[in-house]
Amino acid sequence: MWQSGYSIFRDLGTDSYFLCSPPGPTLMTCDVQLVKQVLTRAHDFHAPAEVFGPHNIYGPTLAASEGEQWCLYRRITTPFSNLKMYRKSHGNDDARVTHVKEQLMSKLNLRIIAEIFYDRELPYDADNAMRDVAPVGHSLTFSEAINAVLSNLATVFSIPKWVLGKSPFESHNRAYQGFVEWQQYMLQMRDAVQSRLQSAKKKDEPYFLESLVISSDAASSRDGIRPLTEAEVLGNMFFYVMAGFDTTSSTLSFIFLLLSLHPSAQCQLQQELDRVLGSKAPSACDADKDVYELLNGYLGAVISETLRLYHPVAWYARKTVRNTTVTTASGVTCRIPKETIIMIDVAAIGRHPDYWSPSTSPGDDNSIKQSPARDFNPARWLDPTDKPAAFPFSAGHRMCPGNRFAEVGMCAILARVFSQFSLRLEADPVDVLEAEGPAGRGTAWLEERSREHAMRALYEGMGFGHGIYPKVHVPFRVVPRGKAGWFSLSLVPLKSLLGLSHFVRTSNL
Ligand code: HEM
Repeated sequence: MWQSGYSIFRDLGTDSYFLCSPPGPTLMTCDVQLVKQVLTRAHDFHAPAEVFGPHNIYGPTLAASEGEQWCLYRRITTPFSNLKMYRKSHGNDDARVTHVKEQLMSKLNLRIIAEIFYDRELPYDADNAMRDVAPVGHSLTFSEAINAVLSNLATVFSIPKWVLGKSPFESHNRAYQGFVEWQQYMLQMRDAVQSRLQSAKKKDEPYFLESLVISSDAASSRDGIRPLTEAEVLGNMFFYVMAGFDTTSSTLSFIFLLLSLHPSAQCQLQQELDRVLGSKAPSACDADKDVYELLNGYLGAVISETLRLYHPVAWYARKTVRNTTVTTASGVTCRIPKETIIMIDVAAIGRHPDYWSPSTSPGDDNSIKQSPARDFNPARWLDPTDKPAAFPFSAGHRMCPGNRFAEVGMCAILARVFSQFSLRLEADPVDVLEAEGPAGRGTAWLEERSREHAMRALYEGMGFGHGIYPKVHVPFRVVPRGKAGWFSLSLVPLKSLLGLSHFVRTSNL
């Protein structure tokens, strides 16, 4: 769906169409008026449990539930505003190019989620931040275990565990090992919180995992609310990591790549950071005022524009619980039969020509013209006359409960990185030889080659798991601000970026 964007709708000449298939009718839509009704009419449209069922590998989850069960999970899990303040300083004298999604953003995000949701500080080796060592009793690290589960979710869901464990296939063993190890990590975190809660005084405002653990204890659960089972605690622990970790790390990876590709947008972001933060140290930033101002200014626009073009989820779904009608953007009333799955095509909404003006930047071949990276223009979000249509975090009662958490976390990381560093695309060594060799094609040619490579990778090089992520390697350099000359840069320590999770100071979301 992401790859085709709006093109199927354009070819069919409609913003909604039905697919009739053996499992039942499916309505595909990018009509924002219709989508608004679907998301906000909770009595007519439910979340389809069958679509989200594969998430229930450890037990029932918020996403795959409806009605009373969903209300219970949502009430217990969403007041996770009790975020802790934490910061540290790290050295910075290493140099390397690394894979932005797999090695950098996912580790960075996992650190944030582990610390804020589970009160678990992941080991950090200042001398070798990219290397993880599994703790005693584990053969996989925290990060390897969750990644092994997430990248094999369909396998873990569809094949019985006893078959997986004995299977001759390496991929099955890996999936099984990830499943078992991640369960052990979750049980250890739960047990640690359980014993701490038993010895400590009752807290007024429990954080996420404490809230789940308290709700599973029959003695401390409140009147009329049944205690959660162990499977429900583990199911929801797993789902929150899954929902928060992959989405935010993919979005940040895309932001880094898009800003490397668009130096003028990067420059505008840095000017905005200078204006709002001035010479303040990160630890002196005001979590209310500064974060609010940044999210409502150019930095927020960078996040929104990235989610418009590279939304990590690409689609979400609802199901009609009864025969119902909706009105389309063109004013036509349509009947939707009971039990219809409605696929909300976020990728097509983000590239709908009626809502967004296309880029005027040139593209010299077809695949580059297709790349949404060409249309990256955060400034469109600052135009008060333009009211863009977008539901990056959904809307209505099932709206993403992690939206503020994700925005504030991304804001902290972007502010910390871009107030001190700039990102530059890294040229392919073969192109460097050609630029500097007898043909002497020069720096401008080299610059354009790197842009083309990145632009193509940001269309053709997409990976698809639970959502989209940049799969093809697009190398960039991180250089101290003010010292950057294009392609004549010193490499800066990506390990120092790993310490950025410590900038999150969001006690008052
Ligand atoms: C860029 C980051 C994120 C994006 C784009 C995003 C987007 C979404 C979307 C589109 C949905 C589907 C809502 C629906 O079906 O209507 C969703 C659901 C959900 N998200 Fe997020 N999300 C992000 C980050 C997070 C984070 C950081 C967390 C928690 C730590 C989180 C937790 C959840 C949960 C628990 C649900 C299920 C809600 C329910 O079914 O009631 N998300 N998210």
